[in-house]
Amino acid sequence: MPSITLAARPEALTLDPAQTAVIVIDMQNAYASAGGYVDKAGFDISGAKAAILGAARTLEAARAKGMQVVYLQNGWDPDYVEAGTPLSPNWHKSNALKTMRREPELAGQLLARGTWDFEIVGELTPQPGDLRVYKPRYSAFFNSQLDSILRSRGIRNLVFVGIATNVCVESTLRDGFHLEYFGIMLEDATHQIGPDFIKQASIYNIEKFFGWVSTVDDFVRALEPLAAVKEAEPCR
Ligand SMILES: C/C(=C/NC(N)=O)C(=O)O
Repeated sequence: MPSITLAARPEALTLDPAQTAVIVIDMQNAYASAGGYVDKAGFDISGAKAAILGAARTLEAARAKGMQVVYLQNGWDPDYVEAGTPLSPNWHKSNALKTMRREPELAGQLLARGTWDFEIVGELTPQPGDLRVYKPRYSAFFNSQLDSILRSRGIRNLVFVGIATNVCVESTLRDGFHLEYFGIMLEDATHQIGPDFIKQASIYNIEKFFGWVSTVDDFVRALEPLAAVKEAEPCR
């Protein structure tokens, strides 16, 4: 498959589509739907809709050209064993766990596998050939199979969409950098948790130190010259 050139900041990148995956970070009801964990915890999710639309365009273009799509889902088992105990910083910092402690009637409903909160939003339902990986912490590279799944497919370049720009997207892109992956964030297919300045801070960090920043339009445009692939081959 011929290489593609993706307009990006601080400079354009030449990528082999076969060595590139779209990484969809935590596009779950918890993060992107009214009534989900982030909404219940009191954060503004009004920018999530635009991120969903941007991600949908990205995924459509990627799948049409046979590019691997990997969905990450953040959360824990229904008994919250994986969430940790008071000996884990996660127990203290997770706003989902804090919200459930503050509002005990929500116990068991936030970010637990098997709940509506944990599910991927309807607009981005995974398709045959996509991969799904569970993650119990902000970085998708910790306590997950992500690294081996990517390595065993020869994937070197990670195109990020999802929520939140400043937490799980940035954490995963940073860890990917340290594992020798090239990380590109499509800024308009992500949404932050917190004020807009924190998204701008992530963009600055990624552009200057950890990777590259591009847009959905530029990604779609970069893939256009490639011939369509009939059907993505299912990997498992
Ligand atoms: C704060 C937070 C961020 N998650 C994410 N997907 O960026 C959380 O999970 O509590």
